[in-house]
Amino acid sequence: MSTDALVLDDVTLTYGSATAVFGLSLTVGAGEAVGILGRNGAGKTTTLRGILGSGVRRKGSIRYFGEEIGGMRADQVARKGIGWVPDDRRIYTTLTVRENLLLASRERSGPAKEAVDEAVAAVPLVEKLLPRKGVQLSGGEQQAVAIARAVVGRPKVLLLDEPAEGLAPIIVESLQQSVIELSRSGMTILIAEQNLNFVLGATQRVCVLDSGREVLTCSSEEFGNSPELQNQHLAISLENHGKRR
Ligand SMILES: Nc1ncnc2c1ncn2[C@@H]1O[C@H](COP(=O)(O)OP(=O)(O)OP(=O)(O)O)[C@@H](O)[C@H]1O
Repeated sequence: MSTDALVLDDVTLTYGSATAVFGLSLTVGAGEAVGILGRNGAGKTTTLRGILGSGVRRKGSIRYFGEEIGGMRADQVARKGIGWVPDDRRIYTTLTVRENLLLASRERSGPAKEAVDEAVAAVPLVEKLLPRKGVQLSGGEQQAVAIARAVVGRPKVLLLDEPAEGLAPIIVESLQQSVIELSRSGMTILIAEQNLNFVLGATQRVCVLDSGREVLTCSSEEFGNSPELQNQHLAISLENHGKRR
């Protein structure tokens, strides 16, 4: 079995006649956490959709632990062990958080309670929310539940779409810590995100997209230490360097 969790080779992604990602090649090692960065419309979400096989047409090769998944449907890809946390979270609002998690546990073998306990341990923010209905959750709470729900399925690879978007710093920190712990436990993680601090703290490498093209892939440390690279690729002003949140 390949030790690379994901290998994207010359992947082009299109919506109808519009191309959103052009010839992307990216390798994510097993257990590695990689951030996909870029300005609005750069193609971050589309890249995750392409891996998942959801809502976008694909060309090129996508291999998951050596197996070609580029032609598979999203449900087949999910069953292979790729979990997805969409940016709109998709919590069932009329169910409690516990019911949301139990529903997800049907996708996995083994006792449901164990699956839920494991997810709560991985995302501690969820613990006090278990009896609450989805409709009663704030945006940050929904995001925590969405991550926990993906963890219930015990994915080998977790795709996170803008997990920090619009959330209070204290929630962002807690979710970042959860992602760091999941990564330490051996899960492979790919994060599409605008929040640079979130990505830099949770990943080993970053891939920067610009207008659907990869313009830079380097270590998160190198990108974090270079105001020039950040300014060049994300238009983060040199003056504000170090003041980001
Ligand atoms: N369903 C769709 N149909 C047609 N075009 C789309 C669709 N979704 C996205 N696009 C286009 O594809 C391009 C990439 O969009 P994408 O959502 O991947 O960017 P992004 O980097 O995730 O941006 P953001 O940070 O704003 O979420 C954009 O030009 C966008 O307008």
